[in-house]
Amino acid sequence: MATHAGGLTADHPAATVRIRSLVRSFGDRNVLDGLDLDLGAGEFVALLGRSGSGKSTLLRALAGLDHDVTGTGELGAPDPVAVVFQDARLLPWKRVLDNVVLGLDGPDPVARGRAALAEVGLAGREKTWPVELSGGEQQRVSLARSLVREPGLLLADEPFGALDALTRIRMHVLLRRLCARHRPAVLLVTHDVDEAIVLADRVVVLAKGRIGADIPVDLPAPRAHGSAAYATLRERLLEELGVDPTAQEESAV
Ligand SMILES: Nc1ncnc2c1ncn2[C@@H]1O[C@H](COP(=O)(O)OP(=O)(O)OP(=O)(O)O)[C@@H](O)[C@H]1O
Repeated sequence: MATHAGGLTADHPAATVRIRSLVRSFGDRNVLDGLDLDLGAGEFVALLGRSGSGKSTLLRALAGLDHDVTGTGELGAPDPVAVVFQDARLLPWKRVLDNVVLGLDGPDPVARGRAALAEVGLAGREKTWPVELSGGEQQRVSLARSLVREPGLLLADEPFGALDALTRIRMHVLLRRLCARHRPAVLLVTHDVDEAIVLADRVVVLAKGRIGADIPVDLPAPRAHGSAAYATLRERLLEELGVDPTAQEESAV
């Protein structure tokens, strides 16, 4: 099993996601090869790994979207699971509010949809068409569409990868606030070591089809880039990713 330097243990009663011996193969190649991972209820976990290491494959398995892949293993996830991708994937022929409430069960979906849009800072934009929104605004709609369903697990596959640096910082603040309020477990795939440190309670690194490192982020908020503890953790994560932190300035891998 994956080792946890702190916090959750493999059979922690509060684990809401429980993955054991997960194998996912394309042809005769095992992309995931006996992977174990737990997420606690409300826990925010960032998933790092080199390109092609299988991060999206793991997310798709958790989302139940891996129909083109063979596999074995135990995969327990709460219901419902929500997914946010790098592109917002809004239906262009539906207005913003209609995108948020599409297929939404339960009482008063329109009121809940409006409240969700207000939460992401888009009150008053309910009747707007997706094409009239910026990339950051479209991602806000995508977050509203996910969180209005009160998911037990939010899967995010590089959700801010296509946004400019300032918008990304604003989205980090928003996502932290939304997660503190709704408390889903979160598995966030990112290439950005700083994004992982700023957002996550725990960072896991995928290597050779398994969780190769599992590191709690014990830094006080707000997580300042300048602190010694931040720099040490950043260096450790870059090492886990096989990047020499002294050789280059970029944190994206
Ligand atoms: N549908 C598919 N058919 C065949 N091989 C696939 C398929 N999807 C993914 N793979 C392979 O599985 C491996 C893992 O892919 P995956 O997209 O999960 O990696 P990743 O870590 O998310 O990569 P990146 O960071 O570049 O997005 C890659 O080698 C990829 O080529």
